[in-house]
Amino acid sequence: MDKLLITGGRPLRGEVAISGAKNAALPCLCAALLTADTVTLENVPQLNDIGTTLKLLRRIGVKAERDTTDHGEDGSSVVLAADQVQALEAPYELVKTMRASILVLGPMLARFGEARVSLPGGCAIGQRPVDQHIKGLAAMGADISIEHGFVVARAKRLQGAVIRTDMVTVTGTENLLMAAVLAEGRTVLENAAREPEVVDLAELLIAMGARISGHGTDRIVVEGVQRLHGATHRVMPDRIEAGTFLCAVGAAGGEIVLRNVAPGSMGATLDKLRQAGLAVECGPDWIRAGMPGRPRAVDFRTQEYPGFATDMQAQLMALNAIADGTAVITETIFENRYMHVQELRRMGADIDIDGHTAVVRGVPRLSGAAVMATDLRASASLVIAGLMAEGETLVDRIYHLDRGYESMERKLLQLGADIRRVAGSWQ
Ligand SMILES: CC(=O)N[C@H]1[C@@H](OP(=O)(O)OP(=O)(O)OC[C@H]2O[C@@H](n3ccc(=O)[nH]c3=O)[C@H](O)[C@@H]2O)O[C@H](CO)[C@@H](O)[C@@H]1O
Ligand SMILES: C=C(OP(=O)(O)O)C(=O)O
Repeated sequence: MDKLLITGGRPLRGEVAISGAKNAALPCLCAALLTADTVTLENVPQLNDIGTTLKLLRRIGVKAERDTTDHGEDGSSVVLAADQVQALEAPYELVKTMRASILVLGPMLARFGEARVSLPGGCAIGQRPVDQHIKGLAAMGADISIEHGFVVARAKRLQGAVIRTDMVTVTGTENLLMAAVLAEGRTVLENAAREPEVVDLAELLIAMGARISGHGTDRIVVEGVQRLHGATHRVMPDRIEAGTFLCAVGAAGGEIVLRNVAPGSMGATLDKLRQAGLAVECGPDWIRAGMPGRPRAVDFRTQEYPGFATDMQAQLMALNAIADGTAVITETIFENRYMHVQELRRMGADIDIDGHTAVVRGVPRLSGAAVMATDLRASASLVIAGLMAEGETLVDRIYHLDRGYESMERKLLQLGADIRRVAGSWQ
């Protein structure tokens, strides 16, 4: 099992290109199931989750190929054609590591009238049921049940419906949106997720001929059509990867420029980092950020978009660990998303947890230690902690990191960090 070895204390300097968004690319890949024509996605990041999704789509019968660069390496475009789908099933071995695999359910059911999808895995940050996906599809007329760990669904043709989810759910909104585009009649999704990744998916679906309005608000209206056609779509930049690099420079010091970013999708993160003392300047697709001194502690609570993203909580907590003052952090989206706290404590952080609230009393410095990554963003927070800690930090179980960050250590090296990947046997 690979680990990351980081020697802390080096400020970050230079430029880095941000990859396409994992959480937008995943639903867009699944949307290719909605048509027999070719769908081309550009700016698709090279991540384990994307690889797993491509495997899953191929198992279903979708042709899915990445382009190659002039140097013979994998490129960032993926061409998909779901013209010979054979197996309307998503098996456990491909679904267990990845939450987003549930996103094949809506499209398969809408286009083929049946689907059998193993209940998904993903980051172990809470219970993460899919009851709202199921409730929504049932409201559209699907006959749907859980059998032997699989969601099994059938429908002649889905019927438009008014669906109000009990809570805001990102993949729930995406699944129901993909089901609604081929349903008969009008579907209204109330309490819909407003996340930019939902908007990105809606833009792809519209390019494929779907009739959607209200995406980006909490009420999405879909007029179902008989069929969709092919399209080419560029996946939005990863706002969480960009935010992670901003937390890294905030914690380690220095000045960096991020290219291929969408600052408009990062309002809450930028606000909090500015409060922490990060000097930030934004252009249409770039961000320049520098940290002149020690960060200031910032309180925050995670919320649905446009609030502060839960996927940024661990990284901003790492920055708060060495900030001047005390920060109160409240996690409102997931019930078990403080797994990084005990590892940060091993590095000298002073953090108490009481239910959904974490109190972080900033210490002047952290000290390097061997730590264990427990989920994707927890891993990123430990890397940030390692960059600013005194001495060596060894982050174990970085397969979590590889699920969602493209070449993180290469990008950090480019910014001057002392970081390298080591094979599992390193002591
Ligand atoms: C692949 C992807 O895009 N993952 C993101 C997506 O996850 P995901 O879509 O799984 O997260 P949701 O928005 O669905 O979850 C929000 C809350 O609703 C609950 N819930 C959700 C659905 C449901 O049927 N029943 C239910 O109870 C969840 O347990 C959670 O407490 O949004 C999360 C919240 O921004 C992010 O942290 C994840 O990175
Ligand atoms: C929680 C995340 O991913 P997933 O929903 O795929 O587990 C994440 O991207 O932070």
